Amino acid sequence: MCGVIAAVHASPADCQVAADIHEALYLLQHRGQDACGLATCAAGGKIYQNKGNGLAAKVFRDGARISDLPGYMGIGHLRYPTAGTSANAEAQPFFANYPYGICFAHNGNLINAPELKKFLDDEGHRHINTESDSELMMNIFACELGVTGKARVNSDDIFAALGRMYSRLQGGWACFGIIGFRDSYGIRPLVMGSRPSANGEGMDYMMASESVALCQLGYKRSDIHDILPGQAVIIPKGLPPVFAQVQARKAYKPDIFEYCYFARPDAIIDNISVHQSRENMGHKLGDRIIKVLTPAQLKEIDVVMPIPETSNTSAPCVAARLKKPYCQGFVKNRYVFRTFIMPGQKAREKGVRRKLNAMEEQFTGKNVLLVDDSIVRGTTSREIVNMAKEAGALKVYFASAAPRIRHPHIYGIDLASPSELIAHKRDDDAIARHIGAEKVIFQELEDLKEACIQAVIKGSIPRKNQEFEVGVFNGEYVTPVPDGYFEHLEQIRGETKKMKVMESAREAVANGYADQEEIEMATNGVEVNADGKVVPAHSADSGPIMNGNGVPPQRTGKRKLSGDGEGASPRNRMDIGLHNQQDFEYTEP
Ligand SMILES: O=P(O)(O)OC[C@H]1O[C@H](OP(=O)(O)OP(=O)(O)O)[C@H](O)[C@@H]1O
Ligand SMILES: NC(=O)CC[C@H](N)C(=O)O
Ligand SMILES: [Mg+2]
Repeated sequence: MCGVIAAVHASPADCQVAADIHEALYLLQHRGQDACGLATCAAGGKIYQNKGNGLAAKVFRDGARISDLPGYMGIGHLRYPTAGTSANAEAQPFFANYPYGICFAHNGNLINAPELKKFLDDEGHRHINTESDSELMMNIFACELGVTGKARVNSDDIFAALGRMYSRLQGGWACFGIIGFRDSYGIRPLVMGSRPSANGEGMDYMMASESVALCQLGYKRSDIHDILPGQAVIIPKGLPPVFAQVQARKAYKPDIFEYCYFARPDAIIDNISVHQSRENMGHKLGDRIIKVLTPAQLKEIDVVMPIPETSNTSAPCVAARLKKPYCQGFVKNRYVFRTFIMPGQKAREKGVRRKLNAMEEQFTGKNVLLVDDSIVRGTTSREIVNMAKEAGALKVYFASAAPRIRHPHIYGIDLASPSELIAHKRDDDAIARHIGAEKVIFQELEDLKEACIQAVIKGSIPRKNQEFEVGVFNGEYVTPVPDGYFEHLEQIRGETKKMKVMESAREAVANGYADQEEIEMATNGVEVNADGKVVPAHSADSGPIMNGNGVPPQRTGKRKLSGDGEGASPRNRMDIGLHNQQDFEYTEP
């Protein structure tokens, strides 16, 4: 799940748009930690861009590079990859020179990438430089825009090109440039707002994945609206936005996982308050716990605790429903970010310990009920149950405000492959054993939906028969899924996983905190063993592996990173962490 941002200031003489987008990158950082980027366009059509791997603070060196990005309109992106690799070259925005010059940022995932690639090769004759689905999407749009053959296109041409593009794509998306558009099922979120410009000469406009980015920049809540499914908007220079329905709405089913985990609690998505939905999830989970546990088990729970940070909203409501004391037994290190979206299992495991610390006095001699927003791979829950016991807890019950996640996410959140999901082919008792808890209790899907429906903000009319995209929970997806897609997904995510693990091992080596296993991984590469675990390449039984780039890994005892030598391809060099930030300037011909 990525974060996208776009802004257009009223006056082309305004050179400050990068400052707003930069600010918004920090506000949406939780949506993607792998890479980020910002592209601006100044009067005269000159495009400026800076992007690279890492958090916004790293890529923009705490804002130092913002002055290099003049312009009155621009787009920003925070990446959490769902397709391709985490290579620097796949950081967004992307840029296509032909036709007209297009900068492109995408939140979502396309599920018919091979078909699109074939079309671009056979008919579009376009070179695709990366494995990113977003690059494919931009080129499809560029092809459809090129069909007009005009020197300059108008809004109708753009909307028509988008309409043709929609009929080629399958998946979820929300993008802009400064065109914003959203998939025809409304899976991925996108809002737009307006505010009077600083010099009072007109209106500024902004779009983003979450309303919080706009609210913090002086856009009023009442002036922020959702882009609707299948709707597109163009913000022309100095003029009010023009809207069009580029493809008929097929459904209005926002991704329910935004409410469970992904979005910030202060976001409002499709008129539903994320904060309120999480409180409701807590109440309903409390009711469920009362049904599932025996009176004796309920009685022995001494205290309810959240697993910071996302469950901080729902856990107190569970405690209230159970009429039990509530306490924050884990202290969160504010300098460690979301661990779930870290690349590599090892980094995630370390991340949990680094991020959360159990306060012994809150656990010693107690039976605790831990509440998390969701259990995906079980990395957090397993570590946390261990930590609670190490801190002196007698019994640990574990409750999840989201239902069991048994299926892959295919619209823009790379949750995990099915085999990695803890609830895949395991019942609740097996899950409890796996994480070391007395018992595990999950929210039911119908209750989760109700929790979101009941969180419609005051003053807005609840949509009749509100539905959601819930494929991760029940395997029923809102779009048709091409045959063989899941097998393809398993294969590409396996490859991506290997590359991500190597990258994080290399990062650990570069930063001097690698352990022996990471040094092995960085040196020799990784492979997946018979249990589906990513391990150092030489430790599994199988024969030599390619390191993901078609190059056999180094097997000498020397600590030499693969690709770091003579004859290494540029791609190899990129993968070993020699990531230059990409800057370029483009002038309208
Ligand atoms: O079962 P798992 O694979 O461990 O995934 C689930 C966990 O990951 C997320 O936490 P994360 O640390 O990413 O973010 P948070 O600080 O917002 O809770 C989520 O809130 C769960 O705690
Ligand atoms: N999470 C997202 O929205 C990712 C966008 C795009 N599919 C990528 O992998 O870069
Ligand atoms: Mg968490």
